[in-house]
Amino acid sequence: MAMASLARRRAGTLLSSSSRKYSSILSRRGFASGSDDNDVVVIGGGPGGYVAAIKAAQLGLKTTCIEKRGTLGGTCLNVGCIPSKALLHSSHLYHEAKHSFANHGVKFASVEVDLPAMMGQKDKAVGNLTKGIEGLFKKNKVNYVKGYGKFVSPSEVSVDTIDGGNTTVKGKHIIIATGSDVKSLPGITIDEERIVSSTGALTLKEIPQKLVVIGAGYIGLEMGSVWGRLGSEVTVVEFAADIVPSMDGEVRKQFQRGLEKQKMKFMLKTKVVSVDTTGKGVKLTLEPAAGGKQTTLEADVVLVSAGRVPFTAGLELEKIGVETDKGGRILVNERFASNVPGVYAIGDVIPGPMLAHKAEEDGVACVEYIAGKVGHVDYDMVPGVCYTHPEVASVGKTEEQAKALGVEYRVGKFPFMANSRAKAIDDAEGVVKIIAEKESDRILGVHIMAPNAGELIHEAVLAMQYGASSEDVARMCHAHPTMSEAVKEAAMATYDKPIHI
Ligand SMILES: Cc1cc2nc3c(=O)[nH]c(=O)nc-3n(C[C@H](O)[C@H](O)[C@H](O)COP(=O)(O)OP(=O)(O)OC[C@H]3O[C@@H](n4cnc5c(N)ncnc54)[C@H](O)[C@@H]3O)c2cc1C
Ligand SMILES: NC(=O)c1ccc[n+]([C@@H]2O[C@H](COP(=O)([O-])OP(=O)(O)OC[C@H]3O[C@@H](n4cnc5c(N)ncnc54)[C@H](O)[C@@H]3O)[C@@H](O)[C@H]2O)c1
Repeated sequence: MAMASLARRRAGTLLSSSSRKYSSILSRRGFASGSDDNDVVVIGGGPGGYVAAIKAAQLGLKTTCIEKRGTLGGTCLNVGCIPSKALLHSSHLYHEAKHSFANHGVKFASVEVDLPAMMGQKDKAVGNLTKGIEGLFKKNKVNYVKGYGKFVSPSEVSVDTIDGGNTTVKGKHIIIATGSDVKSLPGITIDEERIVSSTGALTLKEIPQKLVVIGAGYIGLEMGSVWGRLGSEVTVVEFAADIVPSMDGEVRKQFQRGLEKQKMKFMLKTKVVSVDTTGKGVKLTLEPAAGGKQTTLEADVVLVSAGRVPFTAGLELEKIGVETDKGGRILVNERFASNVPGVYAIGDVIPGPMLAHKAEEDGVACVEYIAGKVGHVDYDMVPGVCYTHPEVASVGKTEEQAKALGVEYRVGKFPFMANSRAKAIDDAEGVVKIIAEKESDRILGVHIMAPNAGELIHEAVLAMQYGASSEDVARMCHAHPTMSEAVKEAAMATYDKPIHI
């Protein structure tokens, strides 16, 4: 099925490869040619919105992007993926310098954290990248309006501009790419100082002595790792029985053990009943998820990371009748079209994984459809990466999902303890696990825990997208010595036997 979709997509590209033929298609469809109206208006300049806007312009469509925050890049670049990865890297360097460099014969008299400098490095990375997108808008002739957009009609958006003015932007096709916001918990008020969301956790002025994290998902474990490495005592309170419930169970167990070795504490099957901020610190009252005896926990800072919710506040969707589900996500068809003709939605604001790369794929496919081409996003092939150390990356089915589907499958595993590169660099915690259908040997899922799992996973994505078997991967020559050889060995272990263990 995956191959068929790729072929369809290629056919779409080939069909419209001549720009002359293409512009005649556009004029037949009534796209703008010189008038003030846009072909495409994108509301939201995050990874979904800005990528959609650039791609639309590249396809020859007159495009405007409206963004309220004053900088482009959305949650991801401003307060998400990028600043968190900057702090994860800086805190990892500190942790390595303190705990591992001596093993490699590199010694310091002392190592200290300069938190303002660390934050400065993060802010520099964010600033450069967000300005870079403005440059890409100019290069691709995307019109950029800074302000808060709301629907007047399905083809008109009124914008309260950030300089205090108002303007109306018209377009034949309007794409909603307004992203998501922090999910708040009842009775817990986020003040971004003592009770913080991920945004506050990215800008703490001091290293908290005690940090309590509510929710053992991606944000909780990444930001918990940052502050834990810098010296905070981190306790993660999770409602479910497991951390990152969506992860493959076996890999997750190993992951949790690794985080515990880094001194992260977990209170699973536990809920926070209330938080009290009247004293100097924060006092949390906890209770077993199933009910029972209450306990208390003290913290200097509490991070609320219990998920995110779609953001559509102030858009006035009700005025034009756009349908949403119970959780507020905009309902779209496979072409990203809502129930209102000419209005589309992409990224975190629609159902599906809340990930930047998925939002980008949505954006490209959506404008390809608008331009009369064929777009495609295969949500089963969207990789997920938790950027802790080691990283944990996965694509496709977990073993639990394969079991639930009733598929007969084989599992092949290879630990990094037996990988020569991992041993050479003394960073050998982790495993590659491959799940393949028994009869066809077709790969169903790959789960990798390794220092650079977020890079390694793409071999698996490519293999799965092309419908590869584990034997296909095992028979590919992998350079030595590389961490990638563990993927080859796990593939060998899936269809036959590995060599190095
Ligand atoms: C701390 C953190 C770390 C993350 N790390 C990762 C990661 O490593 N990898 C990953 O894949 N994902 C990560 N994510 C998730 C990722 O940020 C989102 O999936 C992604 O940003 C979604 O893109 P989007 O374009 O749909 O929405 P957003 O990025 O949320 O962008 C929406 C934009 O729309 C604007 N907007 C909203 N309403 C209006 C309006 N009415 N008018 C004008 N503008 C409006 C907003 O200001 C915002 O800039 C992380 C998220 C967080 C919070
Ligand atoms: N590396 C990445 O790709 C990355 C990094 C950060 C964020 N993100 C995205 O951002 C989104 C939000 O991240 P997140 O970590 O907030 O959400 P999440 O959905 O990943 O995890 C939330 C966790 O909180 C738990 N939870 C929910 N309510 C709770 C409660 N009342 N008490 C205790 N635990 C509770 C859930 O069981 C879950 O384990 C995710 O969808 C994720 O895809 C991705």
